[in-house]
Amino acid sequence: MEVRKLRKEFDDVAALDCVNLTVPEGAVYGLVGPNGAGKSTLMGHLTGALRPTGGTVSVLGEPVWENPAVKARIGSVPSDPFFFSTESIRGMAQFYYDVFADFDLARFETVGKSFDLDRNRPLRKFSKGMRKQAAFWLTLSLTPDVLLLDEPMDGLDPLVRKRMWRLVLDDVAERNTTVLVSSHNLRELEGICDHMGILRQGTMLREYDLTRASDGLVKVQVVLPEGAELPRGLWIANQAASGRMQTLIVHGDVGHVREVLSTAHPVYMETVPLSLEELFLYELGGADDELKDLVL
Ligand SMILES: Nc1ncnc2c1ncn2[C@@H]1O[C@H](COP(=O)(O)OP(=O)(O)OP(=O)(O)O)[C@@H](O)[C@H]1O
Repeated sequence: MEVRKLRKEFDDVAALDCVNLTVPEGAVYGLVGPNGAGKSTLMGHLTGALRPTGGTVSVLGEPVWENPAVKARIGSVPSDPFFFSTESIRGMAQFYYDVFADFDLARFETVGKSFDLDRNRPLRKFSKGMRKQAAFWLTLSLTPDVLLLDEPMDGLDPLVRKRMWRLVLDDVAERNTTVLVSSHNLRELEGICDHMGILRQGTMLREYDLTRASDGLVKVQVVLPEGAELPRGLWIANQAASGRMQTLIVHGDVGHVREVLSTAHPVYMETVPLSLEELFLYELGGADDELKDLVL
């Protein structure tokens, strides 16, 4: 998925302004941002439901707007899924089968094993979480190449969340599906996403490739000899101590940080992975209240 300089105006108000987004094939990309940041609007463009005011939106190498061939390869679980009011899961599956060439009945049965839902009951009688699960079931049965998930775990209990993530990640592993998932919850995305973008007030603050060592931030735990002090020459973003063990978050690359610390002859030194929360808090300055609200 590739978005360049996307602008969207609603009634002369810009919901998105100059947004760039790059989601490589087979990636699981987390899109985070506060309420009203523009996440759903961006996703609406990627499904082809919204027409850009300016800029370009491409999926699988082609513009999405008015492009049925590309749209047929996109599966979407919106934050509030739509079903025909009288239909059951079985009825919706029949509708999907009739309308979408790639709806796979065998897959519908296989994926269905992960759901504890009555396929004959009208969907309007389902709870919010059950409707969300039904949307997952039907969408995954479309065998999409691109999966768009707008706050997908909202309203799902922890066990079901785990099962849904398993389904999505299995799909990525087996079919190299490309996934874009929006969420308010960084902890939920931790360990799942390999790319990440922060959207705020209609602009993309920054995109991260989490598969690479965190550009420029290192977390290191170190125990120095009795009475020794931290050497000079470290740009420390955060420092915490538990007994003699110090946990440092330091700007710079791993090699340089370890080299400087080694001059103090540490008794113990280990670099540990940064959590997403730490990465965002320290890389984006740490003093930004809105971002703190977003990640904590
Ligand atoms: N159809 C619309 N008409 C007018 N304004 C809209 C419309 N859809 C969205 N907006 C505005 O665009 C901005 C972005 O909204 P959007 O729903 O994309 O945000 P979001 O990041 O998904 O928020 P949330 O996390 O609360 O779901 C908001 O200011 C919203 O009021």
